[in-house]
Amino acid sequence: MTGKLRLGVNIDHVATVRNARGGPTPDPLRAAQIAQAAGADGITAHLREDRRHIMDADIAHLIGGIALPLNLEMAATEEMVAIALQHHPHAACIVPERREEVTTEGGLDAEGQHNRLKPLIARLSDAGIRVSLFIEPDPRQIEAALQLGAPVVEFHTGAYAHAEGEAQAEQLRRIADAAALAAKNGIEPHAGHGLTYDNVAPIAAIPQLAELNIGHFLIGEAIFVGLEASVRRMRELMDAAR
Ligand SMILES: CC(=O)[C@@H](O)[C@H](O)COP(=O)(O)O
Ligand SMILES: NCC(=O)COP(=O)(O)O
Repeated sequence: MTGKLRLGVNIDHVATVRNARGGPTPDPLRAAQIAQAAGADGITAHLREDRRHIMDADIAHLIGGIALPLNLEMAATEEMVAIALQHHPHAACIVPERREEVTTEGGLDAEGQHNRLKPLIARLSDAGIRVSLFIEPDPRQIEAALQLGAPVVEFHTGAYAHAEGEAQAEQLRRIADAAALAAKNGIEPHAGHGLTYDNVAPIAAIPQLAELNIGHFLIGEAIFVGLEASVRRMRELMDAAR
């Protein structure tokens, strides 16, 4: 049976706007609280190494100020592991990071980085943090996640979101096949990146997916309709697709 699909609201780009002026507003915690009231099941925040949006103090504020689980997106570095172990978020999603990129351009090479990731994942898991790997919907990466003992994978949906027509249908099949393979192997599949009102339904209809993480579009749409309304609408579209 298809279960409820959780919505994790990524509030990074509230911090992008805040940081444009260097002051305290708009406050990502306030956004997280509104998302919670609007039906979000979790909050996602990406503490980038360059701190271009979420900053260190935001992590403590978010954990202390919301009842929802926090999914901390982070690069596989010593600095980030220390921060995760200090704050103890519900989940840590390991993402690839390149300083000069505009956004997270692709999935983590879990296969190629096995030896580096293995001890890092073990340390987070031993601390009771649920580790997720942000990967491409690729069977080799799922096998690597299995070997690494990651309980969760999040499929990067950017290629799907940016494609059209038959190319998009092909990307959708890749994600659906990957979700089925992950679930068959006991790994909980999530998905996210670049999802919007227009492209979310086919992804939300994939029965094995347990969670979608959506940010940039929701924060942008909030400029026009308010954050509560943008989150509620996304929630409705996801529920309708199930
Ligand atoms: C990993 C990921 O997909 C999200 O963190 C999202 O990309 C928002 O952060 P950026 O826009 O800084 O990549
Ligand atoms: N992991 C994906 C995420 O958190 C949100 O991505 P986006 O909707 O901001 O592209």
